[in-house]
Amino acid sequence: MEKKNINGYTLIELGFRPDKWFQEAINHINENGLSDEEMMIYLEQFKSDPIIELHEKAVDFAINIKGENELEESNVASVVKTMNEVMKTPTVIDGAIMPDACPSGAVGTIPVGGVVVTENAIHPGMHSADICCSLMLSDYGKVDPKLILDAAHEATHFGPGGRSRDDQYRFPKELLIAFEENAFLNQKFMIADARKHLGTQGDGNHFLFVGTSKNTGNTVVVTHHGSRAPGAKLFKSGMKVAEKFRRKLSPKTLKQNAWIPFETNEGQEYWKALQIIREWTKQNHTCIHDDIADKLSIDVKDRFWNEHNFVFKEDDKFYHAKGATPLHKSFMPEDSDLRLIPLNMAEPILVVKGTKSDTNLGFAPHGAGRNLSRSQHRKNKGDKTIAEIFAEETKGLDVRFYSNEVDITELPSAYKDAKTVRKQMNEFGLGEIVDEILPFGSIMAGDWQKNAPWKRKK
Ligand SMILES: Nc1nc2c(ncn2[C@@H]2O[C@H](COP(=O)(O)O)[C@@H](O)[C@H]2O)c(=O)[nH]1
Ligand SMILES: [Mn+2]
Repeated sequence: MEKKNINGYTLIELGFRPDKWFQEAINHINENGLSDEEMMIYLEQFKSDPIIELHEKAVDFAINIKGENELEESNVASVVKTMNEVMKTPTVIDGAIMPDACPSGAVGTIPVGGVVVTENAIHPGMHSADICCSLMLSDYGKVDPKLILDAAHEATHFGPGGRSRDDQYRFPKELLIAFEENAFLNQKFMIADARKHLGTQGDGNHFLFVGTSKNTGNTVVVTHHGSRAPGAKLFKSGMKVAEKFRRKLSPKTLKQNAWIPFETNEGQEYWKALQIIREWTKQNHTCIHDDIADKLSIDVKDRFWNEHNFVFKEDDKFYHAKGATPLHKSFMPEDSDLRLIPLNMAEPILVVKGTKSDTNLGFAPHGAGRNLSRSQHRKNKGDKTIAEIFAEETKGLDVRFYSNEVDITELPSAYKDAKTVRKQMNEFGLGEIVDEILPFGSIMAGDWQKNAPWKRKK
């Protein structure tokens, strides 16, 4: 039999992309002396979808933010720059930025306060690593807020890691079954984390806030946290799968904007995993709120919640929100139409309602956003002691740090001016404020690093 002698270049000239199968195919064709016609029939099986190119021009997006001083103007310019790269991603059809937007990661990464709409594609990098970071409010009626804060302090758990075995909340059977039935979540370590992390709030700017409703005078608790280790692990697996598709389908797409096509098995399973993690996160808030009521033998009069890091589906469109509050009813069809927007520990938490427009795309801001990076904020405090800064910024409030170490990067001055955010919400049509939760006090993780066991002198 005549020995053919093709090589990798032959396959590339025929329009194939270099891949793992190349060597095996070259050997098969050469050793069997395939004719040109036979070779083309054999190569049929390796034909792949054509490469999907980036949009030549960034898709337009709505800018619902205005810089009101030099620092804010430079922040807006950086946010617009990064969005312009994100909007070149081939699946993207629309987008928006909110008044609390700030860059997060390399240029071309969706900013915090960003909304990106895609067609038939889920982009794990666009809902952020803290999948389903969310807020829940429970109304306990006319109860002394100090009693609620004390009970909450006993009930909650902040800091890295999870709860010890004797301190865990019950992991609902339905959730366990859902984890076990999902290809992304059915992992021993994932289920172990889902048990241990239930009823935990983590660290950073996650908080438990006690306040009073301006409308009713009732005492309420608002918690802010996400999906903890189970969500972080799902994000990691999602990014890995998306990267496999990116290499095959669209190598010019930035790594952070890789996507999982919704119609594939992986896409269907990832979508289901996101919904299960959402349920887990809701339970993560609920068990703390219920425990507070149990500790005081009181009832919960009202409860609602919303996530601000998630993907919402409408027909074949996927609305990715990284730090944006979903206003649109169909994004959360089974929940109340009230949404929560925190600003900082000394400002009221806003209770908001709203509808979709061409410019808000169904979203509102998710907070005030940071003014400066954490390290810059620390430097700006000059010679003042931590105790002085803390006293100044939390006057009249009962603010506690679970680790007993104040984290000054979480005090009100770390965040943008709340008035500006409220003004821009009004100016850009980003929801209507229907109530405000006036602050009484709050609990946050605090500075865990400061007295971490590995730093303590023996
Ligand atoms: N009421 C409080 N709001 C706070 C506090 N710390 C931060 N924040 C606000 O939350 C948003 C959301 O932050 P993210 O982690 O989800 O991006 C942030 O922009 C602040 O405006 C607090 O202690 N109490
Ligand atoms: Mn959050």
